[in-house]
Amino acid sequence: MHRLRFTTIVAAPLTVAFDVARALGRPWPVPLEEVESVRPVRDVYTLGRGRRTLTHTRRFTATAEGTRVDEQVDWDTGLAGPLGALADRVVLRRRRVRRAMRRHLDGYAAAAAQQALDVVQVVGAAIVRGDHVLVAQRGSGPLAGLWEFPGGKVEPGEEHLAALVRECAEELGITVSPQVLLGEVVLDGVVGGGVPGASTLRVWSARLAEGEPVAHEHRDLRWVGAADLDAMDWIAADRPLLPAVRELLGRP
Ligand SMILES: Nc1nc2c([nH]c(=O)n2[C@H]2C[C@H](O)[C@@H](COP(=O)(O)OP(=O)(O)OP(=O)(O)O)O2)c(=O)[nH]1
Repeated sequence: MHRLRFTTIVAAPLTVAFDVARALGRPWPVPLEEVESVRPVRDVYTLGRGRRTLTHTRRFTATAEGTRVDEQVDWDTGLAGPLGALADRVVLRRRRVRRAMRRHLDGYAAAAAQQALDVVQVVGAAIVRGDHVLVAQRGSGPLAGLWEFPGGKVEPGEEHLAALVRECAEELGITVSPQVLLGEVVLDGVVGGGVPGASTLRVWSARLAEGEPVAHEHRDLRWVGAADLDAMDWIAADRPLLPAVRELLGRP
């Protein structure tokens, strides 16, 4: 069995990184069979013919820089024979596999970044003070009454963190200083007229740099401790982010 690993950082949300990867397929001359597909975090494809096998695994992870795509290619030529001949073949195939993947990944990263421009992206801030985090209750629209992280849609051409600082200033009248990415979740349905199921929410921890939050757009604001997070009536999409927020508050 031979193995190669590849890592690519894609300037796109998880959903786009995943969907474009699937649309482009893989750089192998034969179609592979799907073994597993968990949108937007993982998929596995394989080809098994006689003693020859090829398995291609992809993992998609949200990072501060974008989506990290970790790929692993395992293959077995199934060739027995003299050791020298086998070694030659392995070297040859290894080079060929690496070259094919590199070409494929360059095109993939560019295609995903391009596609991301057409997807509405949302950023949120988990603003921490001491052992409490600020949560906000939506005042209008279909999600009115539910709790969320302050934030909003990234404008075309805007940096994510700039959008976060702008939204907090508009919604709360404060200046925040973003810290680390806590996670990214898929938003169901249509966000801002965009493609259904394509938008994601990326939540960053943040410090309050200036001002005292005032609810300019929300119905209510609350500073909440780790023990009370679960009981809030959250927008459903936000719940997977709560463990990371609890950890941030120092009480996992
Ligand atoms: N800000 C925020 N939005 C969230 C969260 N969870 C979640 O599903 N959303 C959704 C609700 C909305 O469909 C979308 C954010 O849109 P928004 O209406 O707050 O954005 P915005 O401030 O840019 O609003 P607007 O200019 O379009 O009025 O993301 C969350 O925790 N924070």
